[in-house]
Amino acid sequence: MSSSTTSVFFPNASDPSPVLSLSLFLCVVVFVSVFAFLLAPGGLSWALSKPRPKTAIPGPSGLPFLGLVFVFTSELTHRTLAKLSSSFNAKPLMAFSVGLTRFIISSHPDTAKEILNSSDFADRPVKESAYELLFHRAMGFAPYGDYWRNLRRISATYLFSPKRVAGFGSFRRDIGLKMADQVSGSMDQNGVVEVKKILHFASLNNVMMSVFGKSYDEFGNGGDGYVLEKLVSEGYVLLGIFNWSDHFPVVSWFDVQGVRRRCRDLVSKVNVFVGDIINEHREKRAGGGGAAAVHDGDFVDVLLDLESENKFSDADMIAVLWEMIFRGTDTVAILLEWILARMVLHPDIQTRAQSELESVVGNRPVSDSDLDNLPYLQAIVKETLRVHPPGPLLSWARLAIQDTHVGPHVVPAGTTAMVNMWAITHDERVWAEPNRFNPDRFLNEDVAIMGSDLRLAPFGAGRRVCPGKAMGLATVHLWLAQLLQRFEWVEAGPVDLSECLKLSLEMKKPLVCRAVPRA
Ligand code: HEM
Repeated sequence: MSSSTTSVFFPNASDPSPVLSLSLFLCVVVFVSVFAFLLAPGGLSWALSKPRPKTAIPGPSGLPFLGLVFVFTSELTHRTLAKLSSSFNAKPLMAFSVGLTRFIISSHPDTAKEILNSSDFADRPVKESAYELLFHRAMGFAPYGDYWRNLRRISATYLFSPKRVAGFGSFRRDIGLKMADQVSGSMDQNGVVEVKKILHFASLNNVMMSVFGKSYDEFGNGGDGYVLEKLVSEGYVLLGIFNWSDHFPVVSWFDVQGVRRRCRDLVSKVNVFVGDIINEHREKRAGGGGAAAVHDGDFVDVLLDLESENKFSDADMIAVLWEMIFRGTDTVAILLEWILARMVLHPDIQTRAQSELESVVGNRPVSDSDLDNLPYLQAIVKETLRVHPPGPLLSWARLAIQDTHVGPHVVPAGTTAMVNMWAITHDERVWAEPNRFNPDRFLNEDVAIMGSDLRLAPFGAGRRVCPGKAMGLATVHLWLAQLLQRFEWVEAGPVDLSECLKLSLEMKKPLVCRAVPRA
């Protein structure tokens, strides 16, 4: 320490130089206050927030200015956040910052319910990529208001109603049969099967049929199905990327990661692809004598029927249709891959599900009407949703529309709110032996998974709960039943359950196994 500094702290020391001493003293004070500010619970964005919560929400300050950036650039964000919530004794609510973005996260069913069911959190933060991909005009990112409400109402009536979901049953079954043939083909050719690609193509085709009334036989190089697959994959990458521009305004001027450029490039291709499909529908309707009856057409027909009444522009329709493909494809495929991995790892559970199928369905091909009578198969799906939720952080967060409260804490408008569903489904105070894969737990207790019981809400809850949940579950149940009826799933090497969180929680090493035809 310099003698002048010493003089401030020890006034009797020799060489008192008052101006220098005072300046040094002020420097120390400023330095300490800046650090105290940066190290405030929750970090920089909470230190700057207005209104400042009277009792601070506990949470890590993270790195100065950066906050928890590196948690979000990792593959296991959900696990790191779960550990932090636990170590800060902040399971009900934890605060943190990423750059200038203020976050809260709940890892507890009670506060999760409060957040998801509150109209104060019915908005979503729109990432730059979502905005550039025009998703703010689609349901998932549309601001809470009349436009969004209208889309929810239309899709609930014409796409996701029980009648519509049941209406697509025979098509789902045909795709399931085709998928099983592809599994056989891969076994004949390679002696093993990598299920991810097959499941993804099937799922894409399924959504394409329900939404666009179009299906593809071939996903080989060059065809329309192949082009679509490429567009969807690029969209997943762009929406899943951690984009520094979302949290650091200065960085956003430069588009350092090229996200904006890639989004614009993708949007122009999507406009042509989806625009062509809309035009085909328009031409068919013009040739076929007017509008299709909304009850019989696909979802494009529905939107065209309601176009003028609801003032949808072509860009709106493209955004809405494109989002459906997006949301509906990967979640279903990823969930089925995790389920098959579990079947390979737990042959006893697999055999029990196959016995249930034999006793309920016998030798005829399984169909939708059998599913209600297969409780064990449904318990397997629930248990996989618990252990490997496709959206461990519920995929897309919520945004506080106005200053509000969660429990005793004030949460300022503009705060991004997340629910760590993975932390809840792996909490031993909520679930007995949470790390054990045990479908029986759902035979002993009937836990609702559609959003009313926040111990297991893989589809979210409240106003913005997943509208496609019934369609997604119907598909997963039927295809699992078909795949278990036709094959025994066995190891072709160790099954690696490592996770990788992109837009959804994927298997880091895609499942490669053997599918042996059953007698
Ligand atoms: C296993 C399958 C699925 C899972 C696990 C899943 C999960 C989710 C989750 C966690 C949310 C956020 C909910 C919230 O904020 O509370 C969501 C929203 C959404 N999902 Fe799904 N989903 C699945 C299937 C589907 C399907 C098949 C479609 C459509 C074809 C779909 C369309 C949507 C849409 C449009 C939203 C945004 C809703 C809004 O903001 O109003 N999902 N989904």
